[in-house]
Amino acid sequence: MVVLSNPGLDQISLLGSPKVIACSPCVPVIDLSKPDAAASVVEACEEFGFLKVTDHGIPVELMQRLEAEAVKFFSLSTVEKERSGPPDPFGYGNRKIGANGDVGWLEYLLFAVASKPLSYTFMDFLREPAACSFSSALKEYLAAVRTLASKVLELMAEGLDIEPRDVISGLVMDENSDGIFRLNHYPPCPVLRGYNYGLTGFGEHTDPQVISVLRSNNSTGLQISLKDGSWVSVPPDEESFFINVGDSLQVLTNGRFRSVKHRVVASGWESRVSMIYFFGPPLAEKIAPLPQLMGEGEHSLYKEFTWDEYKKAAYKSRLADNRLGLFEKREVTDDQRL
Ligand SMILES: C=C1C[C@]23C[C@@]1(O)CC[C@H]2[C@@]12CC[C@H](O)[C@@](C)(C(=O)O1)[C@H]2[C@@H]3C(=O)O
Ligand SMILES: O=C(O)CCC(=O)C(=O)O
Ligand SMILES: [Fe+2]
Repeated sequence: MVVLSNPGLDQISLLGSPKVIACSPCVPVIDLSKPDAAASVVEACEEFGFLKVTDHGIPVELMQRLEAEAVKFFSLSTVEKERSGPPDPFGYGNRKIGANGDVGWLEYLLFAVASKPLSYTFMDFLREPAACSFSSALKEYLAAVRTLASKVLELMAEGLDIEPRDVISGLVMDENSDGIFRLNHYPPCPVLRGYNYGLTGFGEHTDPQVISVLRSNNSTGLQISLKDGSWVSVPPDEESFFINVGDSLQVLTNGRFRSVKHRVVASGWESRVSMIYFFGPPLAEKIAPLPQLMGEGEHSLYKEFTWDEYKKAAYKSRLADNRLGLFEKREVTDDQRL
């Protein structure tokens, strides 16, 4: 049993790092300029629910510009940062994740993103004239990542051989779509150094949306869970993007794509900065398997629900809960029949 003498860490769980295997070839890497990209994207979504994309056309300077603005914000005093908090659900947050008791070794900014015109939750710190460079980097970044997400979602439709090609992208590019953008900062944790343990940065969970597009600095920490339940570390790559299949896409594909369980484990040494754009559909959108994907006689594995209903249920849950479980149709066995 390891006891760390730091009052701030009391409720944050320690994870034994030796159980995790570093496994770079495990993470599928897809070069978007290659002719077989569509098929490879589908294969990765089925097997991992996770992929890394390269040759995406977004300049690394844009990612670094926003990262530098985030670092500038997170370097402000706690009092200044807390002027933009608490996250209810949008704003600045520290340690507490969501409203149901989850905690992690991080601080973050959460923005709601609207499509038309492209805009995001306005926070106190953005009023300062010095925040002008933050706003312009954020707006440019969001616009670029929207184009990338649209491309990846169209490749999915192509790989699945369904028409129209914008059947999935259209849901999250709609003017009423429900986007969220998150900037996470996992500070170094000196008391951990020397222990063979990691600290929970962001506990295990799946993302509720359709897809999430993540970029981080060159720090380790992100881990994904494979089909067999083992955890693997994702080698960092500050020039690429990582795509997570979310719960809604698992349902849209009737379970063919896998909503990936992932987490962040803080090592103690590095400062991790990640930026994630979560693509959700309009609140009133029905989340159900796409008819184009249903084979003859195939039934939906899920009860019918709207994104609004799913989101409300998700926000009442703890991070590690199996949120989709509530919406799965259970097999009715002979003994349960009347
Ligand atoms: C504990 C929670 C945090 C979260 C809302 C929830 O109740 C369950 C889902 C969590 C999650 C995970 C993906 C995204 O980071 C997020 C913004 C989202 O949409 O769902 C977070 C929520 C949050 O941090 O508020
Ligand atoms: O910070 C990261 O790298 C991942 C965080 C995450 O999974 C999330 O914010 O939903
Ligand atoms: Fe996540």
